Parts: sequence; structure tokens; C-alpha cells
Amino acid sequence: MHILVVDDERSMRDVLEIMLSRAGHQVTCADGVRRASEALGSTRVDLVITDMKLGASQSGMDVLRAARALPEPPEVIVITAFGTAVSAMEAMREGAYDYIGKPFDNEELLLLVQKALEKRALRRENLSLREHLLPGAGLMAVGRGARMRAVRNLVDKVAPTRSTVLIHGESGTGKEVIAKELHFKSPRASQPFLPINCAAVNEGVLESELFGHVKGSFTGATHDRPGLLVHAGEGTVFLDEIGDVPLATQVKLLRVLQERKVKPVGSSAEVPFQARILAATHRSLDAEVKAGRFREDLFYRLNVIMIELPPLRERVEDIAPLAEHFLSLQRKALERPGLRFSPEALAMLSSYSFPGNVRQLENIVERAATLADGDTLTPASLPPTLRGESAPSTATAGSEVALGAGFSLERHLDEAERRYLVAALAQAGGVKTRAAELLGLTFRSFRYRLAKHGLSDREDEA
Ligand SMILES: Nc1ncnc2c1ncn2[C@@H]1O[C@H](COP(=O)(O)OP(=O)(O)OP(=O)(O)O)[C@@H](O)[C@H]1O
Repeated sequence: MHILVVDDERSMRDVLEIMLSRAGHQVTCADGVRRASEALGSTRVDLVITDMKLGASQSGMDVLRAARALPEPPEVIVITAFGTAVSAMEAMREGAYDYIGKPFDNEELLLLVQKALEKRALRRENLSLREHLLPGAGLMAVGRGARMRAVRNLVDKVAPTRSTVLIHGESGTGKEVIAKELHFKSPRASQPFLPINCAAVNEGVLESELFGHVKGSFTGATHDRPGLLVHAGEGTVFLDEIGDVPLATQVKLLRVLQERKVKPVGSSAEVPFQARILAATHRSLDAEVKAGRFREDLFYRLNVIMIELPPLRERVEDIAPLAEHFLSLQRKALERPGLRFSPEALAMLSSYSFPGNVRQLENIVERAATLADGDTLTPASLPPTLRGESAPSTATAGSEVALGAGFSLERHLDEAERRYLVAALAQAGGVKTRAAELLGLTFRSFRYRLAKHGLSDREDEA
């Protein structure tokens, strides 16, 4: 654990440093508020021990406030002079872990430090546990089809490495889920996973969030603050929507990635960082590079390993398992253990094209479960948009189709064939011989058509 000792008296700093280092901790010392803020801004600190009175004009309260302003604040122990119980209480109100009066007994202080660090460790553990338990943020992305198996193989291979990974896929395909899986399967799992949506904030905020800032560098910068890259320690920073980073920030990001050092906004000093970088985008960065909107050098720097997440319509075999997964979350959330899909509802889901991908499926299941009167979710529980697309029981009549420029009979028949295949598979509960029978096809012809539409899994291909 890393402890920051703040005291204006040199002898006191030395005593504390020796005592705490002997107890096995890493110790940094600061003689006042400025140095303390610098230390808090440039490294990850678990505990601050500060004297309340720092020289004639400064106060430990300022150190406490700077520490509390951090995204993941360290615990703070305040040392107070005899007879200053009022300021000790004020410190507790502002979030200090505890206080100790001067002169103190060394054993007493060590015990307090140990308890504060236990609390800190517990909080960190809870944070990472909460990450694990968030719906959909489990260790394993759901999906056992051939495409997801390939993704999973790649994840297992690159998770333990330090490589930068670029995740590409349409919106809602699960890019963040994969980023979390990469983090939690890596040796960095006990360290923070810090995501940032690069498209949601403007250039200034993005740079200050990523690289940090020093006090006074802009209105509202009341304290030095480390950026995510430093704050993540040996964890992972996930740059979501990297394709939306403005060109000016791209230049800085490239330098940061190459040199593994950041320059906080308003500072000229460089701070090294250890975090691993993962990035994701729904854009084709190749095309963005060609259009001059994305720097080619940054693209190559990020694109060391690329994970391509296919849209849900290209991995139909994952729809039913995902729907079941989301329904099981709803059973728990709504405390309705009897909720289930009718086979027809599952078939209808399986033949829909999901332009909003897994996120849309998740929303549909949540809505259906919340609104359901009985325990069985039927096609009537699903939004009408799905009905328009489900496999027709008789061939679609020509009159319903917009013929003319842009129409392609071939594509139309192709889509219809695909929907029938999926519907038959769903109706047959995934048993392929049965699905072939339902369609009046030989097994061989059925298997050929599955492969043609990318619906077969690896066993079929073998
Ligand atoms: N394979 C999966 N297993 C379980 N849940 C998933 C899976 N893929 C996606 N989800 C869920 O679907 C939702 C969307 O996933 P996520 O946010 O990871 O997508 P995204 O590609 O990052 O989207 P965007 O590009 O819009 O940020 C989340 O609630 C996530 O938990």
C-alpha cells in the first residue's frame, strides 16, 4: 500500500517514514499542501496521513479536500495538536477516516493505519466485485456460436498480454463487455477498469480526464487531479468511441501511447503511467483514415490486435442463449422465477435482424418481462416491429414488396431463405435433422444452406 505523509516538520516526516516503511508500506513525504497535491495528482495513493497544522498559514483540511476530490479517494488520517478536538471533528465530517492527537503512541498509530488500509482494500475489492456482478458485465460474454467462439479464443490469447487492443463492431454488439472480459481475464483484474466515452465529452474535458490537470489550469480546476491513465495504476483504461476523438487530441494521444507518459493539462512535467489501453469504435477506422479524419499513425499504434465483433444478425445462433440470459436477469430483478419464453416467442426473436444488436435484444426482453401479465412471454409480448420481419407462414406476396429500382429478387429470396432456416432451427430447438424435416429438405441440403448463410457452427463445418 502507498502512504502519503504530509507534515511541515522534517523530524516528524522522518519518524513516520521510517516507521511505516518498516511496516512494509511504500511512503512518500510532502512538506505542505502543494507537494501533497502534486503527489496525489501523479501517483495512486491509498492512505494520507496529514498534520492538521501545516506551517503558519496552511491546513491539513486542504490536503483532505484534495484527496477527497480524487475519483477514487484514499483514506485520510489527520494528526491534531492537543486540545483541537473541534478541527478533528470537522475533518471527520469532511470524510477523514479518523484522527489521532499529538503526541501519539507509535503502536496506536500503526493500528489505525492498518485499519484504514483494511477499509481501503475492502472498498477496492467491492468495486471490482460490483463490476463482476453488474448485469451483462459478467466475466464471460454470452454466445457459443462459431463467431463468438473465435472472438473468445482471441480474447483468451491476448488478455494476459500488455498489447493494445482495438475492438470494432456496430453499436450494441458488446464491445464494452469484451473490453471488461479482457481486463478481468488479465493479471490486472484486481486493479481498476476505467472506461471513458470519447464521443460524449468535448476536447478540453477529454484531455483533462485522460491526462489530468493541475490546479488553476482552467476555471473550476480547484485541485491537481490525475487523469484516468495515471489513476488506473496497473489497471486498464478503455477508450470507447476512439473514432470520435478530435484530430488535435489524436496527436497528443499518439505521443502519450508511444512514450507512456502524460503531461497533465496546465503542467509542463511529464508523469509516467502503467495502465493498459483498450479502444473501441463502431466506425471503420480504415475509412476514417482515408477521409482524413483519423491519423494513420495512431490507427497503426492502436490496431496492434483487432477484435471484430459481428452484428447479432450474423450470429443468429446466439440470439436464443442471449435472450435466455437476459430473461434470467429479469427473473431475479423482478422476483418472478416462473418467467419463460414460449417457443414461438423465441422463434420470433431468432428471426429478427436486430439493427440495435444485443442492446436492443436486452431492451426487448426487459420490456416484455416487465409488462408480462402471466409467466409465459409469447409473440404478443414482443414489440410489433418484430412481427413485420418474422418468417412468413406463406411466401411473401409480390404485392407487398416494393419492386423497381434497387430491388433485387436474388437478395429478397436470400433473405427469405435465411429467415426460414432460422425459424425452423428455433422451432426444432436447435436439432438440425428436425429443422431439415420441417423445411422438407434433406439434411445435406439443409447443412449446405446453413453454411451459405454463415449459420453453421464449427462442428457442422468439420
Ligand atoms: N455477449 C454478451 N453477453 C452478455 N451481454 C451482452 C453481450 N453483448 C452485449 N451485451 C449487453 O448488451 C448491452 C450493450 O453492450 P455494450 O455496451 O458492451 O455494447 P457496445 O458495442 O460497447 O455499444 P456502444 O457502441 O453503443 O457503446 C450491454 O448491456 C451488455 O451488457
